[in-house]
Amino acid sequence: MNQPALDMRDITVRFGGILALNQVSLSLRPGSVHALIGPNGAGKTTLVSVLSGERRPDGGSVVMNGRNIDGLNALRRARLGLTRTYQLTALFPRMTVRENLLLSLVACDRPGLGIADFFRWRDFDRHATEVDDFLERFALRDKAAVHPALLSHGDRRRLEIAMALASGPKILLLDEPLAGLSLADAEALVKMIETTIKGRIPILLIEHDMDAVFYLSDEITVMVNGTVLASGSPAMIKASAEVQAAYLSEEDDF
Ligand SMILES: Nc1ncnc2c1ncn2[C@@H]1O[C@H](COP(=O)(O)OP(=O)(O)OP(=O)(O)O)[C@@H](O)[C@H]1O
Repeated sequence: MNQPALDMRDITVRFGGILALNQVSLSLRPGSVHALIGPNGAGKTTLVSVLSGERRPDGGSVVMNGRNIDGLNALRRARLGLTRTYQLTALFPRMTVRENLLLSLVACDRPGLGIADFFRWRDFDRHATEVDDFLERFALRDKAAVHPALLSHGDRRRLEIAMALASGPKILLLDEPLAGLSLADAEALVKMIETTIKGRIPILLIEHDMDAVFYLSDEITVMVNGTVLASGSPAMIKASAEVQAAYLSEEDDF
């Protein structure tokens, strides 16, 4: 069997007296979409912060494509291609959509490049075709010259995911990509994730939209109170009485 893209073993995190993660283990298989679901406060975002290197766990270890990354900070993990998107979009406000995308592509080629260097060294021509391709695939062509503040929420979210993809990730951690989107925008983004990312880059997906989770995922892990309640195929999770009782029955849209 192929080695996991990410292998988390016994991750434990405490916030004072709160045990946010209690020996959580989870494996992300190469090329798969693995959803992490559970009620508010289950520990999903804390686990993603441990993976991205923003939070040091009190116990446990993380192996990425066979390499132990426990000692690496967030920047070094990002440079290895462990790429996180956030619940709130993080874009460069003074740059246009095209420049934001270009920055991700350029940064992928030159990992040490700072923002100031980028403004001195805009290699528009070399990446023009690639930028156009991203604009097209993420339905942003007519917004290329617009600044992020003038974009709709759906446009901003698509741009952020396009930028994550343009940076050449080996693994994507998508933290509630559909949060706050209209039904139409959410459906469009699910289709884009399916056609442009799924099967190519392994994704750990945190999402409360159960239709999207069950549509996109190859595997689902359910967390409750900082522990793993169940992990398996979407069909197994849907059929689990324990999961129904603890979580899914609470979800209006399921
Ligand atoms: N910085 C912090 N300080 C103290 N407690 C925290 C902190 N961050 C998270 N917690 C607590 O840790 C637990 C797990 O929170 P976490 O945000 O990881 O859950 P979640 O599953 O991502 O929830 P949501 O779906 O609402 O985003 C909760 O009890 C939360 O209150």
